[in-house]
Amino acid sequence: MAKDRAGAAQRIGIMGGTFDPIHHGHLVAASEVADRFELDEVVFVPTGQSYQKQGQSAAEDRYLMTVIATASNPRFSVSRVDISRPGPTYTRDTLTDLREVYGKDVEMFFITGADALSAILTWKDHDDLFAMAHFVGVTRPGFVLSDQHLPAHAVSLIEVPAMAISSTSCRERVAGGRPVWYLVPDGVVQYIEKRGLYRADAPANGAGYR
Ligand SMILES: Nc1ncnc2c1ncn2[C@@H]1O[C@H](COP(=O)(O)OP(=O)(O)OP(=O)(O)O)[C@@H](O)[C@H]1O
Ligand SMILES: O=C(O)c1ccc[n+]([C@@H]2O[C@H](COP(=O)([O-])O)[C@@H](O)[C@H]2O)c1
Repeated sequence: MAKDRAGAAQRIGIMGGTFDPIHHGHLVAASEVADRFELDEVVFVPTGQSYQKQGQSAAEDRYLMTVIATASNPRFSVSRVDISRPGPTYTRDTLTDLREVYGKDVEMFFITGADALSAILTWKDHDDLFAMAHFVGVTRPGFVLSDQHLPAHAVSLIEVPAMAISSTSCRERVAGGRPVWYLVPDGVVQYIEKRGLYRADAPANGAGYR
């Protein structure tokens, strides 16, 4: 299909996540959605505080790993909107802040894995979200991708290459002294090692950034 969108509104993908650490499942999902929806840019947005998760590494470590992982792709960028905002991270605020940054004319596509999509009715002000952006749900091994609980036409569902990788399994591997090579980008492997993240014997996960 020809991808000549000259004169059309800019299309921005938003890939929100805790990214603790960012892995190839996130990157493949973003790349696939960018291709399918002809996105001009995908903005990765590390959370400030993922209030539905137990503990997480310092935001600055998660932000820097996201920058390292996306640096080689000219269409990928990273936003600090969520880590700059105090308190728990709500997608309602993420979309409001990015609308401010990118302007009223851009089309925004919020990318979620099947697990996140299935939990969306637990998100703050979820009724408002579907008017703020188009949601794109992507397949993820081990989870059922469905929009049956969501308003009609609110979400597009797409299949992406299966990447059976989670941040949890990456953290567990590092803690157990096993490799994460090829599960996360090389620079992220090196960053994890340099900062001593996820190690079972680490006194404070990523000390130096709080
Ligand atoms: N392997 C994957 N395939 C497709 N989507 C994914 C994959 N991993 C994560 N995602 C999606 O990326 C977004 C951010 O995910 P997150 O940073 O929480 O990673 P995670 O691997 O689910 O982390 P954790 O294991 O710590 O819960 C969510 O929408 C999630 O559904
Ligand atoms: O808005 C909410 O209440 C909400 C609750 C849970 C998760 N989210 C968003 O969903 C995205 C993925 O989150 P997570 O926890 O799976 O890393 C990220 O952008 C979060 O800010 C949003």
